[in-house]
Amino acid sequence: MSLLDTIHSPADLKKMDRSDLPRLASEIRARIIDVTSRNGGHLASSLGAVELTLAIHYVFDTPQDKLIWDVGHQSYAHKLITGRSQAFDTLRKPGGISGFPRIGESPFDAFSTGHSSTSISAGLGMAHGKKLAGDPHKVVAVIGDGSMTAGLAYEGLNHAGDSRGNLLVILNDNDMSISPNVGALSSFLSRTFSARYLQDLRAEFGRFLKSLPKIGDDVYQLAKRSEESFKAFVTPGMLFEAFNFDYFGPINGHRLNHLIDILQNIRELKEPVLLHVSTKKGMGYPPAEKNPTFFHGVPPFDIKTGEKKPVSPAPPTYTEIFGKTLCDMAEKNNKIIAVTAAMPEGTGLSPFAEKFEDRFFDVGIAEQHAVTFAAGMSTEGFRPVVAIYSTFLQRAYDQLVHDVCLDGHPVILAIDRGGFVGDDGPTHHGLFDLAFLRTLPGMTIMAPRDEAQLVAMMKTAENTPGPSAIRYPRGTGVGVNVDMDCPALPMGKAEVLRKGSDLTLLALGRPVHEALLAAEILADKGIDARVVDARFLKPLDTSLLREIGMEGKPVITLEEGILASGFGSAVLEFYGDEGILSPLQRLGIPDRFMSHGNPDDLRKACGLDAKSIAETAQLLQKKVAA
Ligand SMILES: Cc1ncc(C[n+]2csc(CCOP(=O)(O)OP(=O)(O)O)c2C)c(N)n1
Ligand SMILES: CC(=O)[C@@H](O)[C@H](O)COP(=O)(O)O
Ligand SMILES: [Mg+2]
Repeated sequence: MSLLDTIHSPADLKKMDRSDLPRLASEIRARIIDVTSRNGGHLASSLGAVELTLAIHYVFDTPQDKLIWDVGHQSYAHKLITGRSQAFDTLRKPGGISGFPRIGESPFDAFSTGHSSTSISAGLGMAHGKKLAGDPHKVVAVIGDGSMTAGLAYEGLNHAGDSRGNLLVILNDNDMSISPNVGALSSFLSRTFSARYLQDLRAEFGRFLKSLPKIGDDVYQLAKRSEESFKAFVTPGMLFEAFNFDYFGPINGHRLNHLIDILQNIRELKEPVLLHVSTKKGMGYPPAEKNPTFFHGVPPFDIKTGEKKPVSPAPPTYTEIFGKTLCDMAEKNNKIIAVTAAMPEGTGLSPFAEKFEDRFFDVGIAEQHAVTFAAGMSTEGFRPVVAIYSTFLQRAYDQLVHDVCLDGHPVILAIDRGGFVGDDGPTHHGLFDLAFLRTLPGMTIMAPRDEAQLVAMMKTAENTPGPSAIRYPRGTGVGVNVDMDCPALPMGKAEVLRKGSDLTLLALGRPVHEALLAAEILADKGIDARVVDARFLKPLDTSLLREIGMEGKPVITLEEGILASGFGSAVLEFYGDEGILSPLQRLGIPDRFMSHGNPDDLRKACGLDAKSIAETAQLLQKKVAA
């Protein structure tokens, strides 16, 4: 029997002899590698946090002591030792356990995560809640160096230091975000100090102090007396101590005994403490150590070679077409710049970064800054393109309202992962963007039905004088020919793709294809459906909508986004304002969060597949006729 099989909860772990923990760590690594090789998942971060996970659970009394995993993509070992070993095979599978901590999944998941940099704020809230309730238990927040680039993390530190929360923040520093970490702070954290370097620096600093007139010598004596304060002055401790945290580290995050000893000591401190731990992303699996970016969020792979499992040939992804088109546009227009918030690979900007180094900005996990930075750039005559996942754009709503739209700055939002993303689930589905963008005055919003139209929309955005957004799905296009020389679209004009006299299917973005298929099904049943690709959510093609509405025939709107305030709502509002009484039904995402799962299944569950659309159309027609 393996050691892992004997662990049903952290209580079993605590009974183990420390000398057995390294063997358990290897078993956990093997299990994580095995399951992610079949299911895909966040492998490299989870491998890097195995010892840290064991040490925390060995020392603290979870779930009474609360443990929060920032982002949560490193929590696989935590899942394995908190009662989910049996279920681990179902990781990220439909109906299986989530790839992130979920409060509803286990009492050991103290806070649901997925988006970065929330752990310090949430942990501080818990710490103060416990204090008010007289609960002496501890709160531990584990946050990565990449996640420390977001402003939210500093808002939490600032408040924690000031309010003296009983919070332990563990900075899991592997010197990587998904790509190499960026920013001044990152180089500060990863600065290593050799004894020789420290000595030289100390001597130089001493000479400087002594050279100060009058007080210099006294200050020098004072500084010399305290070795620790000198170290704190030049090491990362300086930063965290300025936030009023007690700083420990950096320590090796793979040396279990050492980790446990340190955690046992600092467990007793009842104030804000930051423990800086150095780990290696992908630790224990050579291919992941060598290429942590590929193994950050990896598709199924061959364990022996570390190669992606072969997939049948498929059209290029929207992301690839976006990246290629942007390079093409930037070649001709030197005002185009590209901005990403720590997602150069995911958003397809890597080729741009290589070709146009000066015009590429990776700002780290800082979506709010990315948007306002782009607004600033646009005031200097540039055309910034912020390439961002739909779900992470949610972070930057006020920046869109206040910094971009209020003055109509021509910032282009290239919104990737619009719609269902699949295995990452509710934290990552891009279902709210259409609804929240539509309310912004002056914003042009487009959604392509295929990859060729994405190119045309990018050209349209380039010609648009104000802010614009193009929202496209995760994954492969539909396989149409892409013409890089295609013209821009006429502003706010929809396209009738199929004529029909009985009813209209009015779709935006990806669902256009399902609408066309549904029209075929309806034709077999003797119903003649018109199919319209709206292309623009804003401005709407009001003249075409009016024409269709005046016919008085059923209209069905289709969108892969939340129904509240989305595309269908926009059409409904327009008809309401115009006094048009056509029977209208909206199809999209209902008023609830959607779990992880196969995107096609999720679409079916929302009635967005061709068969369901055809059924809805038939029912609506019957209702109208009755
Ligand atoms: C707000 C937000 N932006 C972007 C991401 C995408 N993302 C997930 S993990 C990650 C890197 C995090 O780096 P770090 O915290 O150092 O953890 P590591 O992957 O190194 O373990 C990024 C950019 C996210 N989850 N949330
Ligand atoms: C944890 C996280 O936020 C990212 O790693 C995300 O899972 C990437 O998603 P894609 O696989 O769609 O790039
Ligand atoms: Mg990191």
